[in-house]
Order: sequence, then C-alpha cells, then structure tokens
Amino acid sequence: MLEIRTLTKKFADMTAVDSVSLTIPEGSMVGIIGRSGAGKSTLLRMVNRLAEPTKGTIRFHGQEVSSLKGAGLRQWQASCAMIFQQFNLVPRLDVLTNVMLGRLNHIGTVRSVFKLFSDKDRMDGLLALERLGIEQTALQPAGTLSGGQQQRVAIARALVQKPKLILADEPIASLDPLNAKLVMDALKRINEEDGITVVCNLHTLDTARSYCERIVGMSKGKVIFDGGPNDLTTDEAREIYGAGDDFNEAATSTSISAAASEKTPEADIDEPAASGKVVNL
Ligand SMILES: Nc1ncnc2c1ncn2[C@@H]1O[C@H](COP(=O)(O)OP(=O)(O)OP(=O)(O)O)[C@@H](O)[C@H]1O
Repeated sequence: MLEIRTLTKKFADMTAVDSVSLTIPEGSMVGIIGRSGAGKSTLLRMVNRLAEPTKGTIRFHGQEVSSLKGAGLRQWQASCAMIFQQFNLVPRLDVLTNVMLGRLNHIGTVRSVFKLFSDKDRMDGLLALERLGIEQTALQPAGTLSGGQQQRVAIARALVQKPKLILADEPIASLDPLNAKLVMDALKRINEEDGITVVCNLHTLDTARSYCERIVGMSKGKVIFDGGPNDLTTDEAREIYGAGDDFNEAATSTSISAAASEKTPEADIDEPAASGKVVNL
C-alpha cells in the first residue's frame, strides 16, 4: 500500500503539487491524467524521491520513504522502478547491458562500478526481454531500436529491478498508437501477472479509461477527481483538461484501447514482437 499524505512541491513561489493525498492499494493500476503542467510528473518524481517534497509524507507498507537517506533511499529507488517518456537508455550500450543496469542497486559497489554482471543477471535480463517479446534484440545497441522497442527495453530494465512499484511517466507520449498499445499492454500484463502496482501518468483520457481501474485527475497541482473510469463524467473530464463547452474526449485520444483488435497490420510495425499476439508476456 502506497500512502501519500498532503504531498506538496513548490518551485520558488509556484506550487507544482498542492497537498495531494492518495492511498494506492497493492496490485492496482492507476492512471494519473491532466493537462500539461498539472503536476503529474512532479508527483511521481517525489514518490521515487527524484524530487524532494516541500511538505507531506510518502509511506510504503507503513515505512516512511519521504525521509530515507543513503542506503535506505537507494533500496527504495530500487524497489520503485521509473519508466520515462524518453526511455532513458544508454544508446551505445547493447540492449542486454541496458536491461542489466536495472540490477545495479542489487549488486555490490565494485561489481556495479565495473558492470560485472553474473550469469544469473544475464539470464534474468534475457528472460525479461523474452517476456516483452524482444529477446532477439539483446546484442544490438539500444540506440538502433525503434521507440516502441526501446520503451519495452526500459520496461525489461524495470522488471529486473524486481520492483514493488512501477512509476511510468508518460510512457507512451513519444510513441505511435500501435507501439503505444504494445507498451500499455505490457504494463497491464505485468500488473496483472506479477501483482506489481503500476502508477502511470497519461495525457490521454481514453488510454486511462481502457487500462486503469482507477483514474486520478489533476489540475493545477491538486487532485480534482479520483475514481473508476466509469465514474468520470464529461463535465469532470472537461474540468481536468481545463477545456470549454466544446470539450470532446476524442481530443485527448491516442486511439488505442486494451480491448482493441489484436490483429495488427504488420507492415505498420517494424518489430518482430508485434507480429504475434501483441506482447508475449
Ligand atoms: N525543476 C523545476 N523547476 C521549476 N518549475 C518546475 C520544475 N519542474 C516542474 N516545474 C513546474 O511545475 C509544474 C508542474 O510540472 P509537471 O512537469 O509536474 O507537470 P505535468 O503534469 O507532468 O506536465 P507534462 O505533462 O507537461 O509533463 C509546471 O508548471 C512546471 O513548469
């Protein structure tokens, strides 16, 4: 259980996240929506402690993580994997090494400095790539992969961290709809099969409605909606997106959905993994 209480982040006199309180049960998949600048990224970054809260607390299974330092903080960051819009891979390193970098917080300092990975680390990395249907890319430089493949490498890297929580910050914002679907399907399957809690910032309402059992709507740093996809009315969505009377959900659409046809036109995707039944997790 993740418990966020009155979490606040100020940048000078600007309040990016304003007294947010949320309780997220273990194993849930939560989508955070809102227009650009609503405070979604800052909220996730505080949970992972990439940004320091100005005020408030974050607890995970009762442990206060908002005040952790040193080894305790590193341990928290290892169990709280982050996925970014821009993948954050090392382009010149091969895919498998990128994935194994997710193990750095689990191995000793000397081994981590020299990137001395064990056979087990390698095997875990390959198995994670296989779950994501991209094991055949293991020896390619990560920078040569398509965006959708790179994001799946980033998810494999998160998996080898053996996280308790995955925080995905706009994971599909740089992807075309087909690759966006592959990535969201992968996150959903990891959530369902491994029971890992996933909190996912999304620009688009239809994606959140399709994949998340709970939607949190943010505006100007505050939570203004918290409920199931069917509870979110058009009026509430309009308020979240700060739109006028002509608000249309399609305007926030990526045209992907969890229930969408799995018959993907292969010509549209340059990835071997996509030719099967979406992602082989
Ligand atoms: N390091 C920073 N220094 C100053 N202001 C910041 C910093 N990071 C974020 N902000 C501001 O905080 C507010 C919230 O930003 P944040 O990135 O959290 O929003 P967001 O909802 O994730 O938006 P987007 O979808 O565009 O990433 C914005 O006004 C942003 O300009």
